[in-house]
Formats: sequence, structure tokens, C-alpha cells
Amino acid sequence: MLSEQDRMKKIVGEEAAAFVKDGMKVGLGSGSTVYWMIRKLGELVENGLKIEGIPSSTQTENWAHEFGVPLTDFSKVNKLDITIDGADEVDENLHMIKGGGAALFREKIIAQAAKELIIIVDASKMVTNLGKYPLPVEILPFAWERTANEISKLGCVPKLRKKDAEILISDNGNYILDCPFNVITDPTNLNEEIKRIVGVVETGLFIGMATRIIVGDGENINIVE
Ligand SMILES: O=C[C@H](O)[C@H](O)[C@H](O)COP(=O)(O)O
Repeated sequence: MLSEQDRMKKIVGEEAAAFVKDGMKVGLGSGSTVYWMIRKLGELVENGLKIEGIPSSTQTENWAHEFGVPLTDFSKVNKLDITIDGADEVDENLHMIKGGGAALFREKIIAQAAKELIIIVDASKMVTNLGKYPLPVEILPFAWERTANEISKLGCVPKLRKKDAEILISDNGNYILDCPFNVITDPTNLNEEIKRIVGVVETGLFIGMATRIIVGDGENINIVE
């Protein structure tokens, strides 16, 4: 029996899979909502849909193998037709915070490579201002304390992400800082300021990238464009 939130994730995940058409190259995002989308794509592939995906995390790669979604990579493909991904927060301008699952760097690459970026969320993630969710920032392990200190000057106390008491290492061999800004009034500027700091690999702010948000809200699905 699925919880109400998981039921919503399943509904929006399956809805998004319907945007994937024969012959498409598909960016596969990461996270528990994307899981349902990949599962559905697996069913569609079994019924004859011909697609190739590029995964944004080892977890997603494993799910693609599990559900039979064929994969490719950027040595063979330069442009993606569509990328489908989850998010941690989405504001009214469709700017987003992502990276709750530490996959933000590869997610940003498949987002930028895609003609269309569809985001699947439940209604609780739609916000007026970004920032309640601590902003994930991927940084190099070298001098991470200094990098964290530089980010703190922008108005937060960064926390090094850990998993089971060990420092979490991203799929790219880097660290993740969770940066609680509380309210981000100018996400475009904040993104640029953080990216100027040497040691920062990428931020979880996705500015002006999403083209369509599929929002699950109770019995309804709303599409925001
Ligand atoms: O790094 C992880 C990603 O940005 C996820 O897409 C995001 O955290 C949303 O994940 P979920 O669907 O599990 O809430």
C-alpha cells in the first residue's frame, strides 16, 4: 500500500513517461519520483517503444537496467530530446532547487543538453520563494573547509552532507554542502555568486531550465508551463 505522497509520485512519474515518443534520446533524472517514471518507461519499452536514455546517477542507471530501459552516453549523443527529473523546490518562475539526492551535477548536464525539461513533483514542493530547502552545492574535497567558509559569507551556515556518519561522496567523487539560506530572493544572482567561488563544482539552483512542471495535487494533475 503506497502512502499518499508515493501515490502522487507514481501518478506524475507515469504521466511524464507519456511525453516520451519513439526514437527519442531521453535524459533520466534521479530520485524517488523519477523511479516511477523509469518503471513506466520500462513497460513502454517492453511494448515496443524505441528510446535510449542517459542516466544522471548510478541509482538511476541501476533502475534503467532493472526495468529494461536501453542506455547510451554522451560519446554517442550530443543533444537530448527530453529530460525528465524531480526537484526539491520549484518557484513561480520555474527556478528550482535540486540535489537532495546528491545527483545535481549530472542532472544539470542532462537538463542543459535537453530541448525540453519536464519536472515531476507533488504540490508540497511548489513555493513562492526558494530556500526553505537547504541548497545543495557540490564541491571539490580539496580545501572543502575554505570553500564552505566562502559560501557562508553569502548568508548561510553550510553543512557537509554525511551518510551513516561518513562524509557522503557524490557519483563524481565530490562532497555536497547543504546550505540553508532560508529565503532566496534572487536565485539567479546567488547561483552566479556561488559559482564564482573556486572549489565549487556546481550548485543545485536550476535557473530558467524547466520547460514544464507536472504537479500532483490530491486527485488532480496540474501542468505548469
Ligand atoms: O539529487 C537529487 C535530485 O535533484 C532529485 O531529483 C530531487 O532530490 C527530488 O527527489 P525526490 O523525487 O526523491 O523527492
